[in-house]
Amino acid sequence: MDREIEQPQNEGREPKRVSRRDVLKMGAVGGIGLLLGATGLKGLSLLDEPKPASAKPAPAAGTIPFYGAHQGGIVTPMQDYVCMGAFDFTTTSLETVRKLFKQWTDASARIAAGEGVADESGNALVPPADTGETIGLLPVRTTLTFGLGASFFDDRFGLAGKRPKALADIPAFKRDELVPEWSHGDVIVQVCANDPQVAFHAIRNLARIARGKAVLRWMQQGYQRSGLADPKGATPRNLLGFKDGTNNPAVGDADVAGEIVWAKGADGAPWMDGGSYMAVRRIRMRIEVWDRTTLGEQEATFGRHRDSGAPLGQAGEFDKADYAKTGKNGKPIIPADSHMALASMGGKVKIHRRGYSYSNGIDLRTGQLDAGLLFICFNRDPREQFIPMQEKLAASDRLNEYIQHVGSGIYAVLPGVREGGYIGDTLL
Ligand SMILES: C=CC1=C(C)c2cc3[nH]c(cc4nc(cc5[nH]c(cc1n2)c(C)c5CCC(=O)O)C(CCC(=O)O)=C4C)c(C)c3C=C
Ligand SMILES: [Fe+2]
Repeated sequence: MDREIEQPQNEGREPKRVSRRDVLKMGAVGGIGLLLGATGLKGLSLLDEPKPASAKPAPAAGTIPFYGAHQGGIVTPMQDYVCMGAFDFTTTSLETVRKLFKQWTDASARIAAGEGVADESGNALVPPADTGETIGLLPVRTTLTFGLGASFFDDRFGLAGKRPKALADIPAFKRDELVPEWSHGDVIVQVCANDPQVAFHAIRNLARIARGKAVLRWMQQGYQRSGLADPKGATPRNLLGFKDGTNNPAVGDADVAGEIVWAKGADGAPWMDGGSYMAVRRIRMRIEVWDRTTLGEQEATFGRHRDSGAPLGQAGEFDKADYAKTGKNGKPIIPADSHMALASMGGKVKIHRRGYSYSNGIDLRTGQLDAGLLFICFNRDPREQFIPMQEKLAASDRLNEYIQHVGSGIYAVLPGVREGGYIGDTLL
């Protein structure tokens, strides 16, 4: 079952259930008085409810279970924030990698449940097990999604023969201006959550656990509008002002996800059964140029109306685009070089997009904003989906005048982890 379907959409805004573990945790940090003050006796009475010895504590509201057939954060309805971290191994021992993946699994399951990464010893003479910035915070639909880059399959770990063909080297696309420091990595971790501090905490603590075994190669935080600003959850807008994600495939439908997103063992790499492939592109926007561009040209660039999000020539956001329809001048109303016309690939090739806006302050060399789209997509086989699509866009997308691809990576996203198993156990 797809875990996101089980999840309420207003996590983080629901009243918190108080578990015995919460109370013990708060007591340990001297906050029990605060907790009682906030919840009153009603909160305490939860402790007195008789429970069968076998019963597990109910997950806190807004929890997306870490364990399952597929990893979370892929077909999961999007959270408001992302923190993406790519790691490189400093160890060359496969056994050490295995141990780290087991530690990361335990920590990730706890983070997804809204807990610290490990139990605290309470010993004031050693650093705390968890860095502490999420104490008292809800799980806010946190998902952690792990993937392996092509470099993981070089000669260090003896796994070259296991590299899936679908984990293809990304070709150099026309107009690429890639920066190596913002690209690739042995392992990628995508953390999504409805709170930016919760997402950051996860990457920070995974990096801390990895000390001496792996180091962060690059990290990027991203955001959409928050649930507070848009409680109805309309299609979010990108930093160019357009609704982005309208024509994403309906991956809540298992058949659609099976076709577009999930890798199959029979595709060539049995250990990838139930995994996926993630393409990540850091795409900087030439925001200052865009802001001096007319509304007509902006809309022709995407092939959609800005305010409604409707395809040009239509009224509603979800109306079908008519690429054959011509205007008075005899030309297609949706320009053939518009982003949407090209990316639609004649309806034959589809990907599942899950990107976030980013802004990193200003470029000190030019004084311009360093902002754009952390483009993220999932597909079953990038050789048939993402790569041909990006080739087409790179060649003639009208949007290219306003963007610059500066970071890139493609990753084999591992299948979900069974309880008792660990990340990557189908391969390692
Ligand atoms: C290689 C794939 C794609 C890249 C890279 C990409 C970059 C990019 N996209 C936008 C904004 C929009 N994209 C929209 C639609 C759209 N984009 C892609 C693929 C890539 N985009 C696809 C497959 C589609 C859907 C096409 C279709 O079949 O209709 C839209 C329109 C609304 C929507 O459906 O989401 C916008 C807006 C930006 C700003 C960007 C790089 C910075
Ligand atoms: Fe797009």
